[in-house]
This record gives sequence, structure tokens and C-alpha cells, in this order.
Amino acid sequence: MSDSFVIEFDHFSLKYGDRQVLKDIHLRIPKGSCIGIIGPNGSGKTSLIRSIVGLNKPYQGIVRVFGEQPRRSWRRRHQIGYVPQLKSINKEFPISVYEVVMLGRVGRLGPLHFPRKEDHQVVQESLKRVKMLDIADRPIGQLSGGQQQRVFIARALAQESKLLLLDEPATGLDIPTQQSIYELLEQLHEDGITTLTTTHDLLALDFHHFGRILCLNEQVIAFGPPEKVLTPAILTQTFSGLPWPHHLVDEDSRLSIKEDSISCTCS
Ligand SMILES: Nc1ncnc2c1ncn2[C@@H]1O[C@H](COP(=O)(O)OP(=O)(O)OP(=O)(O)O)[C@@H](O)[C@H]1O
Repeated sequence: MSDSFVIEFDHFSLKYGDRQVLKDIHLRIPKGSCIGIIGPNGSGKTSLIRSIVGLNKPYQGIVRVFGEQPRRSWRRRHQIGYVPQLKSINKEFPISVYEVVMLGRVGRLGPLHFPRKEDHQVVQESLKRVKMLDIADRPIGQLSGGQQQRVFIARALAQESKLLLLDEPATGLDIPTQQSIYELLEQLHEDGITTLTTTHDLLALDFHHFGRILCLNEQVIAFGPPEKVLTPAILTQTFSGLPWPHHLVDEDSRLSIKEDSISCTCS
């Protein structure tokens, strides 16, 4: 594995029972990049993210994160910050905002497992970053969807991981809240953190914040800079699932680029 890539999918396929949901994913995610993953409902975005975390076992192929297969590196799990979809989180659990964010420190707590001064500092800093420090004592279940989303992002930040995976963080939020999440992504990018953010909602995705867009529909339809990838043809292919003969992929990611697909997408 080259040091320049945080994630490497090598002909990775995933099945749930007999049903194939990811097919021959071959992809390199460069260190420090800010990736937007788009595709319709059921196109495999969450499955891809869960595979990176190590929650899904490949049917074929392999994924490496920081050079290791995620299922084999549980001790390194804290290196991956994962913010699942809001709907999959149990918000009724009686726990404060502060305690939720402290959970992000679990992988880093010292031998006695009590939070140290530095853990409290990181939690406060993470809450400050998402502008939630003022309401740190409130029960998580009493917050709005947008506030809860920020808290779960703060929990991931408290892990101090170099890789952050956000599954539909902006879906269902109002435009200013969506905007603030995208601005936060930009700050994280400036800090050298690699981020992968999914959405099925094209309107909820502000493409300007992303260096590369991955169009996914069971397989990689396209991967590259927004200006190359966000063409009517590629979006139609991604969201309709109709056959598309070529893949456009990013040269920097050292995947094959087929000349004919470039002329096709740039025309
Ligand atoms: N645990 C599971 N067992 C069986 N099938 C599953 C499971 N999880 C997801 N699927 C199926 O796999 C396919 C891909 O689902 P996935 O959640 O990865 O899509 P998605 O692109 O994230 O969708 P959405 O935009 O709705 O979140 C869907 O058809 C879904 O029904």
C-alpha cells in the first residue's frame, strides 16, 4: 500500500445473502481528500462506508484502511471516525451531549479507563468546533435533528482520527445547518483529515466543498473532480442505473482512464 492512500478497494464485492450490493469496487482514496459519495437510495453508499469500518465482510476482493484490512485491525478502530445516519442512532438513551462526545475517547482512554484532563480538553474542543459547547449538559434526546447530527460529528472528532466517514449528515436538515456541516468539512480538510460524505439527495450536496465526487450505483460509475464527474450523462447513469459503457475515473487515483469515456463526458 502506498502511503498516499488512506483507503484502497481492490476489486471489492459485497453480498447480503444472495443479493449483490457492491460489485468490483476498485478505488483509491488519497490522503487528506474530501470525497462526496452520491447515488440513489439503495445504491450501496452505507454498505461501502460500513465496509470501510469493517462491519461488512467482502464477498470478493479486499479493502485496506491505513494499509490494513479493517476487520483485522479492531485495535485501530478509533482511527476511523464514523457518523452513521441519524435514523440508525438510538437517541432515547439517557445520556448527555457531553457524555456522547466523551464516548469518542473510549479507544484512547488510559489504563484505568477514566477520562484524563486531556480527554476533557479534547471533548470540549470538539464541542466548540461544532458550536455545541453551550448545551453540553442537555440530554441528547432533547435536541433537534441538526443539533444531534453536530453532536455525533463532535463524537467522531473527539476520536482525533485522520479519517472521518459521514453517512447522509445533511439529509433532513435546513439549508443553514447543512451549510455549516459543509463548512466544517472544509475546515477538517484544511487540517489534513480525509473525509467521505454520502448523500442520495443531490440538492443537499454542495459540490463546491468536495475535491472529488464518487458516483456509486452498485459499482463505481465515476470518480473524479466535480467538474468532470457531474455531467448530465453520468448523473443519469448513476441515478437511473442504466448501463453505461465506460467508467471515468480520476488519474490521481491511478485508476484506468478510458479515452473514449473522457470525450463522452466532456462533450
Ligand atoms: N443488513 C442488510 N441485509 C440485507 N440487505 C441489506 C442490508 N443492508 C442493506 N441492504 C440492502 O443493500 C442495498 C444497499 O443498501 P445501502 O443501505 O448500502 O444503500 P444506500 O445507498 O446507503 O441507501 P440510502 O440512500 O437509502 O441510505 C439495499 O438494497 C438494501 O436494502
